Amino acid sequence: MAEAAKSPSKEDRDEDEEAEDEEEDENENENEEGAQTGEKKKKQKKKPAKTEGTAGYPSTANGEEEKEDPDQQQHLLQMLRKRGPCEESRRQTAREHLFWDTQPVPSMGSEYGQDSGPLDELRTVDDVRAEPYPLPDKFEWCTCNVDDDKEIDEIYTLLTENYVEDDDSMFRFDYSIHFLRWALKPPEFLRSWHLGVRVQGGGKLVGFITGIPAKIRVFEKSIQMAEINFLCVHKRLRSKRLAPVLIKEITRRVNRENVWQAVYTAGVVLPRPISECRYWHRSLNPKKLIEVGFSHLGARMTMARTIKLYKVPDMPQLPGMREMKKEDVPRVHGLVLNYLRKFTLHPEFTPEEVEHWMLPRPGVVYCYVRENEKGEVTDVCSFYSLPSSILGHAKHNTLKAAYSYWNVASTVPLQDLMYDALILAKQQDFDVFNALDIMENESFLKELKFGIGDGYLQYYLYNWKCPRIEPRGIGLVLL
Ligand SMILES: CCCCCCCCCCCCCC(=O)SCCNC(=O)CCNC(=O)[C@H](O)C(C)(C)COP(=O)(O)OP(=O)(O)OC[C@H]1O[C@@H](n2cnc3c(N)ncnc32)[C@H](O)[C@@H]1OP(=O)(O)O
Repeated sequence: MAEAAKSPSKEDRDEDEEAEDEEEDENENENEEGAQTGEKKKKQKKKPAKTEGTAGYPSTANGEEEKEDPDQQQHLLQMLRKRGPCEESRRQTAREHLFWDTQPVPSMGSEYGQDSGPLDELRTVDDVRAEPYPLPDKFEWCTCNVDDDKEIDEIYTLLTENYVEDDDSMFRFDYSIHFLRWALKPPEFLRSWHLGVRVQGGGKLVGFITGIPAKIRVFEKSIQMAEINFLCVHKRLRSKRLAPVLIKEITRRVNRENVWQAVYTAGVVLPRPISECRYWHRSLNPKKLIEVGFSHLGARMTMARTIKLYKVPDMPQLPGMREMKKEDVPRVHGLVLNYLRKFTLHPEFTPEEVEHWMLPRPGVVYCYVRENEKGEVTDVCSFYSLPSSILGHAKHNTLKAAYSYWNVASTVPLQDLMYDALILAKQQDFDVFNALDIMENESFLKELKFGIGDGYLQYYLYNWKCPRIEPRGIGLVLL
């Protein structure tokens, strides 16, 4: 089991409180102006980047530099490294892709057309090779059984030691065992899509990739797809072209089930994103974030003022907020299904999937509904827990991060609902609340004091061409 995220120690809390008291005495009349920040280190998601606005690389589809509100940004602590493309990969978008250039994905230089459809000619399951692709000598395929304690432990160890890190190797994702089981066993999951590579003879697990089934709607077409995730090759086996073999073998296994499209996200830029999204970070425990180098104290900011800036109330502010229960599933399903329809790319959940993905699981996924005076559920917010190991830090081992998930505000502004989500995440002792600029998130990010990260998250479709989608058209969160 993953080590539980380290919460602020008693000492932290005492210091925070003292600092705050001191702050209140000294700076009674100061407003948030003082939070202006000079430094801009941030944390990002898959494949983390160091700085934003890489010179010479357009950060939007039309080649314009993305504009940020400088006033707002100056008020916020800038967050370090969320997953997004590293500098190197962003510079290499025009390079040759020995593997990807052979795959049914649009090439980097090609125009985004207006039409949609598969890139590969139609095939049937009978056309799909029956035998696994060959692996280099000394390795063998395995289908992982995530219900087996020993096997899930091996997967956990592989990922915890080798999965996504930031560029400076300060943080590495630490998906918990409970999380991995949840992520990999939705309704209708297939064991054969939990694919591993071992050293021959049932030896050490050194490679991994997964698929789960999902019905995805993109530009008016509903398509049965695989969501691909957790691609990982052991550090000692990097750059040996094992990743393309893993991708080809998972493709074969998915095709064998008569599924021909996939959706996936990555920090790296590959041929070819359908959307480029950005991470934003809302500090909940700024003292710890600063201590571990996730964020930096803004210029002319004291720790006490920073703590005050990010303080949230102890209790939700909207009347009727409570944890989601099993009885809420039909209503929540209706709310989510109806809401997601407005986005160009979105999943089409069954009630069983809503139950799986949204019913609270401690340490994994948190979901709250708002019930009105008549006892009707009108709004829902959710977030999942994805901690990162803090590498080589003397005081802190784990950064507790909550990630915004499915949120539907039908009777209150989304901003008010998300303010409660922050409060509820703080109650659960999360250090930071992360959200992408997808769906309608732009309506609350700045107002709720999220700072923009330097991380980009690229969305991809396999074997499907379609027009480019703006982040606000993305209604899909992958874990
Ligand atoms: C219809 C069904 C279809 C199903 C499949 C749909 C496609 C699914 C696609 C997978 C979605 C995964 C979603 C997630 O899980 S994203 C998370 C990816 N994982 C990590 O970042 C963890 C840490 N890194 C590693 O474990 C390794 O560096 C990996 C395994 C990423 C690459 O290993 P390694 O560093 O040892 O490299 P190589 O020598 O074996 O291979 C080099 C080739 O691999 C291409 N590469 C590098 N990174 C990625 C990447 N993230 N997605 C796709 N391709 C990637 C690269 O451009 C090059 O190809 P080309 O540029 O020469 O052409």
